[in-house]
Amino acid sequence: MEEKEVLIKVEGLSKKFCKDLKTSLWYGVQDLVSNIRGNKNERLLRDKEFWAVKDINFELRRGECLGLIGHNGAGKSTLLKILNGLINPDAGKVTIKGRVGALIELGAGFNPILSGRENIYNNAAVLGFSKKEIEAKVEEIIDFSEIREFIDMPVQNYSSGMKVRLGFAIAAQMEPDVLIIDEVLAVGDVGFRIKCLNRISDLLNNCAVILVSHSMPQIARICTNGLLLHNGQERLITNSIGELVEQYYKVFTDNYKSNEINPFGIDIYDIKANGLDVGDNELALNLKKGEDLELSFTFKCPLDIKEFSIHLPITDEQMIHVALTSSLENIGVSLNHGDDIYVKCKIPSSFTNGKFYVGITIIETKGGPNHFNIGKILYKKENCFKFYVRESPLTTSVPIILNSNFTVEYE
Ligand SMILES: Nc1ncnc2c1ncn2[C@@H]1O[C@H](COP(=O)(O)OP(=O)(O)OP(=O)(O)O)[C@@H](O)[C@H]1O
Repeated sequence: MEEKEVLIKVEGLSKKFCKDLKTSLWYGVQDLVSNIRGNKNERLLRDKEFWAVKDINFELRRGECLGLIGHNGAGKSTLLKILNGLINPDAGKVTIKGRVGALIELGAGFNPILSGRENIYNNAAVLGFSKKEIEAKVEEIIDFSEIREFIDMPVQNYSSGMKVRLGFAIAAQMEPDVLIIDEVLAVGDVGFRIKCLNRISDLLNNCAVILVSHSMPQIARICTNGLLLHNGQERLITNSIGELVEQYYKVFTDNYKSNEINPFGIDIYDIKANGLDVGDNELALNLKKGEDLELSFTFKCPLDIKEFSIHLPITDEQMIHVALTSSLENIGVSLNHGDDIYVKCKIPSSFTNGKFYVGITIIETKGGPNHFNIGKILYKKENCFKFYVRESPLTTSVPIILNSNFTVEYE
C-alpha cells in the first residue's frame, strides 16, 4: 500500500524551562545578549533549568492519529504548544504541512469579551479562512457545538464545557490538515466526547491528528500510533497501542491499596490463586494463554446469617470495574456463627493482555437468584488478588473477550 504524505516532522525538538521566575528573567537577558553575539548554547542547562521536552523525533502522516501520553508534567502540553507555534523550541525543528486546527488550553484563543459567534470569525480568520469561507461554515460550527442558544453571549460567561464545545467545533469543522487536541476534551460531557471522537475518526480520512489523553481506552480506540513521554523524553514511540498502554501503566507504581469494609470483623484467610498462596497480596499471578483463574479462600462467619452471596468484582489498571462474578446460586445456604466457609471460584480465561485486580464482597442476600435483595455488607475489599495476563491470543483495547459460537459459511 502506498504510504500517505508526511504532514508533521519533528526533529531533535527540545525545550527547557527555569524553575525560578527571577533567574528565568535574568537568563532571558543573558540569552538576548548571546543571541546578538551569536554564541548561544541552547543545549546546555544552567542552574535551576530543566528539560520540559528533550530530543523528540517523530513523523506523522495523513490518516494517522498519534496518542501523546505520559504522567502529569511529562511535557505533553509543552510539545503541543511548540507544534502549534505558541512557544519556540530551544533546539530542533518542526515541519508541518497544511492548515493546523488546535485545541490546547481551555479558552485560549478566545477573546472573552466577544461573543461565541464573533470568536468563530476571529479564530477561523487566524486559521487563514476568508470571510466568505467562514460564512459558509459558521452555521455548521454552531450546530456542531450545540450551543446555538448562547452563541451571541460573551465567551467569558461560558461554562468550561461550552468553551470546549466551541473550540472543538471551530478546530474540527474548518477541515484542518493537522488537528492537535490536548486533554481539554475531558471537560465535555459524555455525549459531546463521543461526538468529538466520531468526528476525529471522520477527519482521519484526510488529516493527521495528535491527541493527548490520560484515558487509555480513548487512546486505544482512536490512535494508530503512540508516543509515551517521561520527564520530557521519548520513552516509547510505537504503532502497537497495546504495548504503549502497557508501558504507560508501568510508569506508575502499583499503589492501588483498597480500604476494607469489615463491620463484623470477618477473618479471611488461606487466599490462593491457582494453588499459590496470595498472602498479603504480594503475589501476582501470571496467567498464560488460555489458562483459567482459580481463586479460593476461607472465612469465618462472625454471626448467624440466613442467606448470603459472594461477589468477586474485577478491576482493570485504571480502577474501572470490567467484570463481576457472583455466587448468587448460593442463596439459601445459611451460615452459623463460627462456621468456616471455604470458597472456590473458577473464572474462565477470557481476559486480554493486562493487569487485573479481583476484590471480595460478601453480602447478606435475601430472595432467589432472579429477585434478590441486598442486605448487610458483611465484607468488602476491592484488591485481594492481582493477576497479569500475558500472551493472550488477542490484544485489543477491550479487557474481556466473550466466548461465542460463530458459523461462517459460503452461500
Ligand atoms: N512557562 C513555563 N515555565 C516554567 N515551567 C513550565 C512552563 N510551562 C510548563 N512548565 C513545566 O514543564 C513541565 C512540563 O509541563 P507540561 O504542561 O508540558 O506537562 P504535561 O505533560 O502536559 O502535564 P499534564 O498531564 O499535567 O497536563 C512541567 O514541569 C511544568 O511545570
